[in-house]
Amino acid sequence: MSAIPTEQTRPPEADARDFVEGETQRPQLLIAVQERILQDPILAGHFAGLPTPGVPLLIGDPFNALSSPHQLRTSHRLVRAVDAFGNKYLNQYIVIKLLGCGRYGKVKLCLNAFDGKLFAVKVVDRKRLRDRRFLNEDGDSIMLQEYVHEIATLKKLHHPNIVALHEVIDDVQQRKVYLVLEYVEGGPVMEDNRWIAFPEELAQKYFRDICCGLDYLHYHKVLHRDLKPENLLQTADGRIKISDFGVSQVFETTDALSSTAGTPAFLAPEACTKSSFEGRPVDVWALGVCLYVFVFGTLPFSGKTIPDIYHAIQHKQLSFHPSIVISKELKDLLKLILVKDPKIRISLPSIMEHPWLTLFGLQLLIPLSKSVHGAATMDFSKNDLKSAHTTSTSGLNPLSKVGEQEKRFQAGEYAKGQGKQGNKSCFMNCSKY
Ligand SMILES: Nc1ncnc2c1ncn2[C@@H]1O[C@H](COP(=O)(O)OP(=O)(O)OP(=O)(O)O)[C@@H](O)[C@H]1O
Repeated sequence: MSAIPTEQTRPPEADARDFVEGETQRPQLLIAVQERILQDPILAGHFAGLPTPGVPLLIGDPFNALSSPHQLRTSHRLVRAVDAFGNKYLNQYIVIKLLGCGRYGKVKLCLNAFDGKLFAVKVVDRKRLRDRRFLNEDGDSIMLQEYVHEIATLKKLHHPNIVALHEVIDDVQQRKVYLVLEYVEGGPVMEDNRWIAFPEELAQKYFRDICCGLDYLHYHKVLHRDLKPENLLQTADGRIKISDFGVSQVFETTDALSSTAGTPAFLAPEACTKSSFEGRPVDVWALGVCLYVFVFGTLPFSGKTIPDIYHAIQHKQLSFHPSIVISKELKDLLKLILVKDPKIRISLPSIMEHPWLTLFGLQLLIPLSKSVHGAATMDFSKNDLKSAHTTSTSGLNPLSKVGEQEKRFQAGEYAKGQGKQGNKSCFMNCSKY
């Protein structure tokens, strides 16, 4: 352990830098973190089941069987702590740095002290959910049955082109929800307002990934509802993962929607009006807008105000930038996707069979609905629903304020809400503007 700088010589900020910069150093630093937890009697008290101080910890080993990462995901304990060195903990997650801010809150890079893996933790203010179905009339935060079902669904989604939701921590007292997400190193494939057109070949590679991810979502009856380049994250090896299910909607028997969500410029024509519409074609339209932005670096339909944007989406004819030359197959695909009438708009399975995507049949993409093997359908046990999220009934308290006494957290329970029940549920279903 001599290679690890001591706590006295290493300021807390240096920890954060080491974690993100030195992939190879991470195992060593993780040992340091684990040692630090062990050495700190207050902190250690919050991590029940820690091995005896002094026992060396192996990288990747959970602290013990009781606190294996799997079981932690389903635990009902919540501890927020700050150690003597200023490192902030949220349960076993050590906050490293801010990754970015979205409409619903901040996204922080965190290190899971148990397995050394990095996660992106999205902190959502539950006030944002007011007016929705997840708060009762007194404004109390409660987890409705349908919301819990939705979280359970999202947690079961595992696909190489989908950002996995690892854990949901519900902090009732502080009115915050923490979404522990898979960390995608490359960040958004295109940054907000900094769109630079990709070469067609690269756009094609990205688009294939996005189609596979969206096909998987739709197959599992999940609508994204906010597809845009900022929600398409890039892995270190150049793959694309769809993120931000902030407005996703799980649909049971029909995918009809009656509320608009997402970002105006990516809204389908039918979603610009208030009437009800089908969800899958709306995602397909947004997919087409993303593809257009990938190859032209601009929106197909834009305007100075939101009504202008809506007007352009509904009435303006699709046109292609004269300065950027694209293949006629790509033009054909864009024309098939960006069709105003959702009834005649191309479907996602047909997009996946379009010659531009398959390179004229050389690289087939098989939609899950047509695959011989299909994909496992989702079944939910009672336990899946019960353990959908980690709840605190006592709130998160900085350890420094907790004192010597070990704070006890009761097993969380989600309250069955009295609110509107139905076979559809929205997960933070809010319009952007
Ligand atoms: N899983 C992740 N891995 C890495 N970085 C992420 C991840 N999720 C989000 N980020 C970063 O955090 C920023 C904010 O993300 P967030 O999802 O809150 O907002 P957004 O998608 O940019 O906008 P909005 O939610 O308002 O539509 C992103 O731009 C991205 O840089």
